[in-house]
Amino acid sequence: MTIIPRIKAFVAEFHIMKRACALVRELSPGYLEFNLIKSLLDATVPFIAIYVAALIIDELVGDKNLNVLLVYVTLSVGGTAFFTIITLFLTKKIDVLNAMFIIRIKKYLNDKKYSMDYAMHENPKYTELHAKIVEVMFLTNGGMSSVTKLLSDICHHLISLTIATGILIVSSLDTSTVDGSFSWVSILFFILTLAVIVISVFFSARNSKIVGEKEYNLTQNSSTNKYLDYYHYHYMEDDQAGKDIHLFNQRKLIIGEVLSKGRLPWMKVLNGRYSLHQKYFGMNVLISTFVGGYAYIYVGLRALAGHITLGSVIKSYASITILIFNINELFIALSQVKSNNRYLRSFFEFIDATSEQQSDKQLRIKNCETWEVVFHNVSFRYPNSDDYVIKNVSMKITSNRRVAIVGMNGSGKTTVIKLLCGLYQPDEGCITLNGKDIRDYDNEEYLKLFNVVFQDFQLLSLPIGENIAASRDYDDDKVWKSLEVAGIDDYVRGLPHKLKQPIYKYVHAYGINLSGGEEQKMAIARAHYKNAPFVILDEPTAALDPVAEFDIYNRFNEMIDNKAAVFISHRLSSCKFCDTIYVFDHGVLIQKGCHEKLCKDTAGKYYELWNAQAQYYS
Ligand SMILES: Nc1ncnc2c1ncn2[C@@H]1O[C@H](COP(=O)(O)OP(=O)(O)OP(=O)(O)O)[C@@H](O)[C@H]1O
Repeated sequence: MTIIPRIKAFVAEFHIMKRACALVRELSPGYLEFNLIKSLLDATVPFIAIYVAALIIDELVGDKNLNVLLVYVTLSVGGTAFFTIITLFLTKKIDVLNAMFIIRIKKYLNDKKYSMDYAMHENPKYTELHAKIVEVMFLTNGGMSSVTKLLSDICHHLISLTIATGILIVSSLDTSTVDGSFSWVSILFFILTLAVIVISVFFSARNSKIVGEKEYNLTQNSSTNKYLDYYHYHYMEDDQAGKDIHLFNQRKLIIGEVLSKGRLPWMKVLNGRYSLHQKYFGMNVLISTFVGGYAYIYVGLRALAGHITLGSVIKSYASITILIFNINELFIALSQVKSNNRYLRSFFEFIDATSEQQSDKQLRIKNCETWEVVFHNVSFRYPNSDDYVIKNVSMKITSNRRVAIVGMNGSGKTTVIKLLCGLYQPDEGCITLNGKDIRDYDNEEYLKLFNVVFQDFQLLSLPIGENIAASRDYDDDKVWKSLEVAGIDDYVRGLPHKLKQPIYKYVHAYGINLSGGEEQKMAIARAHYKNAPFVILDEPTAALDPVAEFDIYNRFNEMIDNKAAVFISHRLSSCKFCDTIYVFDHGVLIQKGCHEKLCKDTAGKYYELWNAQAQYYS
């Protein structure tokens, strides 16, 4: 690479680090600054100690003045105590700020994740990116987690080598001997010292660069931590998985999986790193040893020739070794910055990902009496997939009408709901709300129109009232009404803390565990509380016993009122009462009409499904 592209590349790396530092400062004010102050102390204190030691030795060898010696010793002991206390204070402060940084960066990432469009959120490109960021940051302490340390290390090494260079230049250029005569030998040694340092710098830089590249490739080619992370920290930690782990003896399978795809390849990566460090940093150590030997000869000869005092011997020797050590470490840190910046690029790619659905949406949603959503020849395929899962679908959902969507597993029912709610956008055709393309509406406002109970709904480990209202503030009467509609009010009245009773034990030890049916009733109550103009129930009664199912279907009328309702259910008997039934097959809308009309078409899919189910109940 010629010089201009090199400079450009350096500036680009600098800008990424600068942006990362700004984020660290925003998330944990003072964290970076305290680390930098500590680096400054860590770098300067050894020199002060060496300087005072040199003064003491020169005094011992020279004038032997007890008062002066006392001052030096007091300086040395007092200084050490003072800096130790400051370092202790800084370390504690940094620990606290580090903990704050970790908590806030997790929140920052989650905020970003959940402010993305749902389509982006589910897009494998972004899920992969997010997984990699989390893996690097929280399992290997890289990416944003290592920005502060790297910057502090660089500052430490730069300060150390600046001071060491200063001391060396001053002592080497002091070409006058102790007795005042001039020596050309000193000049020669100074040039030789420079040459030794330049050679050492060259090898350190080269080796660090090689290690940086190879190390990045090693970790990049392995996604092993994902296995460790998923199985150890998610699946095995999830109480819900407990039954399956026990009953299907999954432990053995998981241990095998973790071992073969996680731990063993990860050990390979670690061993690879170890070999790299051994080989290349071993070379650096050899060079340092050589330079150390040279420093002994150089300083020793100057002392023997009477060019420098015994105190200067200590200062010069320490300066050369500190200089070489810090040059090595500086290049290692710089190569780490370069590798780490690749992770930072991924991090910022994720943070900068812009929501397509949120862009230039001006249209506000006005309250109105009746609502109508129409699918116009809609086709759709999931991101990164070639196959259409919804093909040329046209259908209508309006206020005061009940609609059912039926079909075999995988026929596209849930996908239709995701499209209806604006979680995904059609690839072909369009969906309109009251005549206007839903893409033109503000996405957040549009989402508020829908009350959905998905099959895989999630309740929170929070009090029941907060779960139902999806808020910390709620209207008690409204919550009780929603619980009554869902048929679970009596159960909640019997609980010790009523609406304040937490669900699950993840957060509260006195939280309660709910049965599948009770959870489903809670989800229905939550949907009722939201009171939106569209009610969508995806298998809303799958976990309910027949009595509860019958009971809740009777109450749905109250819940739905004059709203638009969409039911998805494999129990066709529960769809019978709908005004229109849409029948899907492999993503195609193949039939529509009321139950009676569809049953008359004896060659149709609906008749086949209805009869197949009726057989089991006859
Ligand atoms: N996030 C996704 N990414 C890629 N493909 C998906 C995704 N979600 C669903 N699919 C695929 O889309 C097709 C339709 O799925 P969908 O969940 O809409 O079917 P369904 O009719 O609701 O099924 P079921 O009755 O089993 O709930 C399936 O083949 C499924 O594999």
